[in-house]
Amino acid sequence: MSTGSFTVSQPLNYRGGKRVQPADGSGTEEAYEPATGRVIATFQCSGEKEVDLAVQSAKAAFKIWRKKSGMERSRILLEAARIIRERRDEIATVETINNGKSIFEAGFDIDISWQCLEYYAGLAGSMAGEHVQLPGGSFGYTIREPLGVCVGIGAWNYPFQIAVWKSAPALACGNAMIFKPSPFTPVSVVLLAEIYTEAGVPPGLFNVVQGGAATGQFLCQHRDVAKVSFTGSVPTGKKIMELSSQGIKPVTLELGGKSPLIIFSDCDIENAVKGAMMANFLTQGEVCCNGTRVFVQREILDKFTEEVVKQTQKIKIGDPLLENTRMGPLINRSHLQRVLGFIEQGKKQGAKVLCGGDLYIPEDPKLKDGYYMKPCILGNCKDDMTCVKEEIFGPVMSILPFDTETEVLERANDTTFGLAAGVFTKDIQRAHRVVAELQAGVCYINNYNVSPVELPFGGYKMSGFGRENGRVTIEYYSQLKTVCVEMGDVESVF
Ligand SMILES: NC(=O)C1=CN([C@@H]2O[C@H](COP(=O)(O)OP(=O)(O)OC[C@H]3O[C@@H](n4cnc5c(N)ncnc54)[C@H](O)[C@@H]3O)[C@@H](O)[C@H]2O)C=CC1
Ligand SMILES: NCCCC(=O)O
Repeated sequence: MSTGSFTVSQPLNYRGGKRVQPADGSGTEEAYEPATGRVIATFQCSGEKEVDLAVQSAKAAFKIWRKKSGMERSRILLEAARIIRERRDEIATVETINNGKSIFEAGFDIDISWQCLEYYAGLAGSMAGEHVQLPGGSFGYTIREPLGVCVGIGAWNYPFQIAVWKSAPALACGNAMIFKPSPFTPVSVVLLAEIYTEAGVPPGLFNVVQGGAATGQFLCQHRDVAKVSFTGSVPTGKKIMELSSQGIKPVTLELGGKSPLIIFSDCDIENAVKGAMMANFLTQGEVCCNGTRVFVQREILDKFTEEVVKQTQKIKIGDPLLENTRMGPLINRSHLQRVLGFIEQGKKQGAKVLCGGDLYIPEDPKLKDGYYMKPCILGNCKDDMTCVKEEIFGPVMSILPFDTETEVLERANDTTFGLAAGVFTKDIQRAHRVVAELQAGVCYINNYNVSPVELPFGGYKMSGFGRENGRVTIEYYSQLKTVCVEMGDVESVF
């Protein structure tokens, strides 16, 4: 498949084990190919009736799925992982077309997705409660039970991977899920739904409803929804929490960030440069955990800056479906303008553009309406500049010099966000001392933005709560039932 040729004509909702047109709607949306600016799909946003049909379908499937043993669920999830592995290139291609990230990166996202399914399939068979001995031969035990119908609401930067990070643990625990992707990226999650069906989940166990805020609200407010897991911005996260609180529904919130990356003068500079680029330029910088505030110790500021600028200028921008491209277009025109706006404001506040920061027009005429920009590095930054304080969600790195460990820790933590942080140093004691002080849910030592599915992922402070990945996520998709068994007579106080 080549850029400029893909369109979707099939329905994008998925209910009861097949693609369906929504029963009712609240407006129409268009999805784009960011590389060309072409419309690739037009779809109706699901209304209250469609949301209810999806919930009823999930409830019916949940009755079957919850009765299966962990091993039975495990086999089906492993089969889904196998199909994803087999269809890796096709899914990555769809992801690239609809999101804009390079095909090289999209392939890794799909790898992380099947690995996540394998990981939770592995845990499904070992979920168990405990047995507790009580006086007089009485005893108690606990059972880890699913919650019921869970809702997943996703952002547009990792459409397929976000859907797997939510559904794999949810299904492993015995729940059903209704997923609503971002209206910007509606396409790939339906492939996941088809794969689950092919792998053998009961029809209705994983449903997809398309739409924006209104559809999301219907989902959060539905009385038969037991839990909401959300990935997106802080303002929407607040709304989701508010809506879910009406029904006392637990929520997982994976929100934004403005993470610090601290580079000490005793680091391996080559690795630190690579780390800073990994921390800023994956998926065109549209990554929640990016380390966009790059604190560099003054002794190595010039050397580090010179090298990171040189390497950034070499990033191959262009058609995201070409194997050698490393940066594709941003998600849409308004987001591109927003990112460029941050750079303009940074300049007015005294930041210096060291490279990039302007539009990129590819030579290929079919890409002329795409949303490309050159990755940007800002020097002469100060902590109170807007570009340093706010999440830009684009390829913009801010370099901030520092002198001492105490000073940099205070500055690194001076943010309302707390998703991730990184440190580059060869001093192992310093690395752990610094990490112990960082207020962030995910910390990297001498690397950045790797995502092993075995490790929990999630934020501190306004970056949210709850976790994705890792063993702990089982707790966010299950509940404990305590059973108390009397082996003697009732000793009544009456
Ligand atoms: N911590 C994490 O794991 C991640 C966080 N993000 C954050 O997401 C943001 C970018 O993603 P966007 O899609 O622009 O975020 P967004 O908050 O605008 O939308 C996210 C999702 O929420 C839905 N939504 C919007 N209003 C809603 C409402 N009132 N009720 C229910 N659903 C609603 C949207 O349709 C979309 O599916 C950034 O702030 C980024 O940092 C993105 C990816 C990962
Ligand atoms: N691979 C990390 C994904 C984080 C995010 O969803 O933005």
